[in-house]
Amino acid sequence: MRSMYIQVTMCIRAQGTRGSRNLLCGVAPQRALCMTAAGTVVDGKIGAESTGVRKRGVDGRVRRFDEIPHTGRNGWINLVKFWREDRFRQLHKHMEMTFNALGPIYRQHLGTQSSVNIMMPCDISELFRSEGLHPRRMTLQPWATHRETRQHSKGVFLKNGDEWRADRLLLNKEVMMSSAVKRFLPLLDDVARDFCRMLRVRVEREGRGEEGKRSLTMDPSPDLFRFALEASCHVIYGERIGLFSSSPSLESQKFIWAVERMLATTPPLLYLPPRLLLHIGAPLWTQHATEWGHIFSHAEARIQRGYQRLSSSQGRKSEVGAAGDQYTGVLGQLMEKGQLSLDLIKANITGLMAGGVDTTAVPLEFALFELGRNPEVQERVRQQVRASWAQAGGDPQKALQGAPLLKGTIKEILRLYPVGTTVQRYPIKDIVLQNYHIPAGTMVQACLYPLGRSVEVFEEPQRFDPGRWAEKGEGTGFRYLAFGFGARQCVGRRIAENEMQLLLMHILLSFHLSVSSSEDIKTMLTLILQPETPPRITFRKL
Ligand code: HEM
Repeated sequence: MRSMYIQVTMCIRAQGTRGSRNLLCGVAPQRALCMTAAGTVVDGKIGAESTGVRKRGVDGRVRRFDEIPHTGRNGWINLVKFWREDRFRQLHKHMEMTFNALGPIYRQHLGTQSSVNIMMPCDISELFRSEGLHPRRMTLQPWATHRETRQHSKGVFLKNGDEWRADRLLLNKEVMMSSAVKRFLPLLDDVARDFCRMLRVRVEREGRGEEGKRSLTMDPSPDLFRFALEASCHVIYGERIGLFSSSPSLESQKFIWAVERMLATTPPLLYLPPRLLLHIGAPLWTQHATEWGHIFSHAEARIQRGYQRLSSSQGRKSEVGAAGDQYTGVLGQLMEKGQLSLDLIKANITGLMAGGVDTTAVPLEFALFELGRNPEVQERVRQQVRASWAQAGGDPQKALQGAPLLKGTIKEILRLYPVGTTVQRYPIKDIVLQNYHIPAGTMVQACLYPLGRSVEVFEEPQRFDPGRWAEKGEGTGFRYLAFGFGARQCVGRRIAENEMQLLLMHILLSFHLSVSSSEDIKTMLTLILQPETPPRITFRKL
């Protein structure tokens, strides 16, 4: 038999350098890990080889793919176990535990999905080195029954190589390049200031304490979701949609719910084969496709409006001559330049809208919580922000440049709570990782949650320390992968980073933050990592 089962309980310690092991909080412990027998299990303990301590085989050869430790060869049995024990919601913790047991590389089979999971100190540069790396997006499968969804898949997710790259470079000009950031940053700043204005009014009206110094304890998450949608719409469509008004539109709230449910219904779709899904998972698939339907209609309506605006402004320009060059948002820019087809514009805009709300709202929840439970860190960041703001003379870009601790705060939040917990690649050629041979086409995923919390990668990883990135130089190598890497990295990265920093900047200038309990937040994974219960934050006016 090539493999054997061992009992792993929470008290087992992996030998070798990986001393500390996190116990699973709130998760059913994994009862059995199955590993290849090649010298990996000694007297029921996990040996040095399986912990990945020994990087080369005894004879110095590159080791075979099937020598990589794994968690059970039968993907279907694993899937059933995961399902029964509701482990999907704790997959991030499960990965952390498995790395602690098996070392920095292991294979995982779950239903139809097989992957090689890696984390540092594994050398992962090889995985990201080649431009030709071929990622396949997992949602929005080509077998989708929904027409728009199929269109979207073809337009963005299934394209690869030069064709994909040419489109992406055009999109990058509008969302990633510094000239684009300069154009959209004031729009994000507008929304962040309005958010704080709204919050100040609310604290004054509903809060406790003497006038001018009132404080209010609340769950800020619904407001953060509205903030993220308002900010996305302003940058992408060049439109404010009034979500901070006393009666925000129901249509926008429906969009927020649709994205939330689309994300929540995605994970099962990743592990079941299409045929099975169409039978036993039909309601799930129908719901998933329906949510995409809402997302598409929301985008469609705005894209139509964008076209009307563009044609009327072009009409006006030709009547009056060159009119003012008002920034019309990413959509307006793409339409005006006309280099992407209408289908591609729609697909990309919808992708930006779907990817841009929860991904920023949730890290902001964690950020307010961590700043609240670390008052000294909060004060240090605030001092820097105040000084920078005073120097910047109202220019938001200068203000951010002068406050690197804000950027450090975002990095620190995404280290501890990576909203996307893995970054996947399918190498297009054979590669070697941790001295194991990885055939082309294998799904390899860098697992960010265990990476961010590893004592081998970060000094005192449990400590929230925004200064570690710039001041202590911990930002080198592949330690910061929250937005992915290379040509396929997150296309909304610059929007997200600036949006979150600006909001935190204005909040820190206006409020002192605190939390009633400094206990760790319990987290769960839907498609994104989020708090099990949103934290309550006390905002005290400064
Ligand atoms: C903290 C916020 C965010 C994080 C941590 C994040 C993370 C990621 C990651 C890890 C990827 C995959 C990258 C790779 O494979 O190398 C990704 C892709 C993507 N993200 Fe984000 N994201 C965030 C915010 C946003 C925002 C605000 C938008 C839209 C405005 C967005 C839109 C997208 C899109 C469209 C893709 C697919 C890109 C492609 O495959 O070409 N994301 N994101």
